Amino acid sequence: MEEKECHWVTVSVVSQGACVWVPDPEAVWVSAQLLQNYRPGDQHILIQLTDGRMEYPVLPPAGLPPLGNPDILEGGNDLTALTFLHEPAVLHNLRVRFLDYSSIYTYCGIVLVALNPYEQLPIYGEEVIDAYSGQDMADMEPHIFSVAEEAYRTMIREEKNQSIIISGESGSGKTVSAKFTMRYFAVVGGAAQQTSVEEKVLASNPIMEAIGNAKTTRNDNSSRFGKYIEIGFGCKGDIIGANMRTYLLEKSRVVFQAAQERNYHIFYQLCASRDLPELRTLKLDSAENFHYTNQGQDVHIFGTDDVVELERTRNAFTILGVQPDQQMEIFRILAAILHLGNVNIQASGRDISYSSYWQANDRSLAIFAKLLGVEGTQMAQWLCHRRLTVGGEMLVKPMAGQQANEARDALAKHVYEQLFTWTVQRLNSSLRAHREQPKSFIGVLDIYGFETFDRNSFEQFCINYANEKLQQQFNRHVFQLEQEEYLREELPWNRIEFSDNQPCIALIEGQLGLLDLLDEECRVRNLHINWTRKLYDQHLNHSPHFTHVRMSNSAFIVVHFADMVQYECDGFLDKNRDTVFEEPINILRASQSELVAELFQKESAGGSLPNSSLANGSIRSGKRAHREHKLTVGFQVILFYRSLNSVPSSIPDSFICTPGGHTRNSTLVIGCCYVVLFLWMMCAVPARVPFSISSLIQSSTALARPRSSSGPDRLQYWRSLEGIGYMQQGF
Ligand SMILES: Nc1ncnc2c1ncn2[C@@H]1O[C@H](COP(=O)(O)OP(=O)(O)OP(=O)(O)O)[C@@H](O)[C@H]1O
Repeated sequence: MEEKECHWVTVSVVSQGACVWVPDPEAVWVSAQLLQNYRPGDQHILIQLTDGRMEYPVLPPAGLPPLGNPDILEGGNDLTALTFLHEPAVLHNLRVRFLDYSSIYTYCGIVLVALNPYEQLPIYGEEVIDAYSGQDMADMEPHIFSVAEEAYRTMIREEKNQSIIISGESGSGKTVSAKFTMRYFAVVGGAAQQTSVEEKVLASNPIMEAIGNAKTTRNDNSSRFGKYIEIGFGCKGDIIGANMRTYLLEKSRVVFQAAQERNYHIFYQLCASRDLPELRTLKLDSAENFHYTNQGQDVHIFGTDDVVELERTRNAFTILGVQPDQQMEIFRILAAILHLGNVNIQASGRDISYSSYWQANDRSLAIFAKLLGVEGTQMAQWLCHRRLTVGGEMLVKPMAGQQANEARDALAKHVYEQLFTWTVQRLNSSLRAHREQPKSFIGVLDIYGFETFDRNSFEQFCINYANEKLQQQFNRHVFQLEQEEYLREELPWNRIEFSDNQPCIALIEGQLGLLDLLDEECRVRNLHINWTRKLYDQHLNHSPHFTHVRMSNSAFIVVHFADMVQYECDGFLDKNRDTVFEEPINILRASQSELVAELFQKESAGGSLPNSSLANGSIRSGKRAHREHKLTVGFQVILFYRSLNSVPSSIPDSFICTPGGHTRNSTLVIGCCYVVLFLWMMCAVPARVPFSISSLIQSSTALARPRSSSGPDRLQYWRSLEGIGYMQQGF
């Protein structure tokens, strides 16, 4: 090569024999050699693939294919050290590290890339924690412990709070990484023997997984909620407490699971342990015999013993101070939900769309009522009827069969959600620092990963919207704020443009955006077909992130930062309205069970509100309308993500929570899938991986920060920039 700094813009000549990467439908990228010199303006290139095939007699429209890196750089532990940084270079380097060096971790500047090995590796023992403790990140091989150590040391040294953001698609290993960081803090921030605080912090994991994780087709232990845990440290750097925030539990799973998927683990743990003497009063059966646990048609997880898992969950509850009698109260409510799902509500009368009934001797209903300490017939009455206010008068109206079944499911979801919220609060009260106020904290964000299934609904929409917001935070901090600071510091600087996903976010949350139109339809006619039509009228050919589905008028596609996802409109409106009728809730509020009554008392005092049966208003027209509108799930989601932008005073310097703050103290972890699977997925879904790789590559630019206009930092920085120039324009 005649010019050393070679990317497709400045390349003058590339010599015969140089290595390039060419796209391949099977292997995604294969390496090849130039068989002749290349000069700018050449219309033809001739290359030979490593398997001997000849290709590319004509220059591809995007220019010369990406250049290969010198062999000497292969397998390096920091991607920013590569001469050419582009998608094939990143994938190749990760692959070499994984296969030749058995290393799942690689740095990309301050970002740690983790590949999921899908097997237990002997790299997380206490001796490894000891080896990383007190060491500088630059002196150690990339590791999740090194990221945790960096956060810990910076917190102590600079007396500033830290955050670790873990992102990646579903199944990539975020929760496992989060648990390793927590274990690291428990060891370095604890006494020689684990004290009760560290033990409690770790014990919160099995409980949250039992009630918030489930088997999906992507991951046997998929988190169906987002979690942000702040671990509080005292003056001596020891853990003195913790606090957890959870986001948007996927509660539809309580009443419905797709094929091969499961409900929340805790239900299967209880069913599998039903013969334990203390659990007999729950009158449980095999999970196959409950409607709410058997819709996926596969109640087992290979390699998981649900009896053993319940034991772990109960031990964890005990460590967190939830005594066996209170645990039993929790289990009673969970069992009651399963029995509620088996209550047989049938359509009745000449016109089946008119009313519904239940059998007087319905065993499931009797057990449900008994377990929750309520009166069975009263509950049954309000499962099949609803109260209406017409002209100031109260009327009781029978519900049609389908409506009554939906109301039953809504009640089940709501009870579960209340119990989940209560459990988080209960754990938080146990994790709270009692000795002293934390001096500083490290936050660990483990949010559900971007996902796309064969059929995607409102849940995937909300999850992917959350990931769009997270991606935006990443862009904002790594590119925008970082570059603004360079300008402030008057460093010589050519601005890097980055893919801003704000247009996609505006499509979702903006005025007349997808959620706004969804709320409007919920208020006006409540027909999903209307909503779809409005979406198409408003956004097709106007937003590049919205596109139509061929041969369907009840689905749409959103072009997300990570992938194009097709959403089926059916079900969006109901899930967004999230209607729960008030009468069954009033009965639960008067329950003889202390815990059941408590769950619903809080709600009446303004806690987590379901959408009331009367809710039907408009966001822009008055107080009443506003009150009702905010109850839709979509609106709550928007409010919630907006709230993330407004907590800088409570959580300074935390990446996710203080977009207005500065990120130098933030540490980023990006989880990716095991490399072979990664490559396979690229073939299957070409749009998905390249972007996440591109965002990773882009991020490396701002990470090698130009502290001065000369010196190694600067050289490395320019090198990575050139890689970006290549990548952005070449693909
Ligand atoms: N470092 C690791 N070592 C061994 N196995 C791992 C590692 N990371 C992940 N795994 C395996 O991958 C599975 C999925 O990981 P995990 O549940 O952390 O994914 P996730 O990114 O949190 O997914 P989701 O977004 O669906 O919650 C784990 O159950 C475990 O089997």
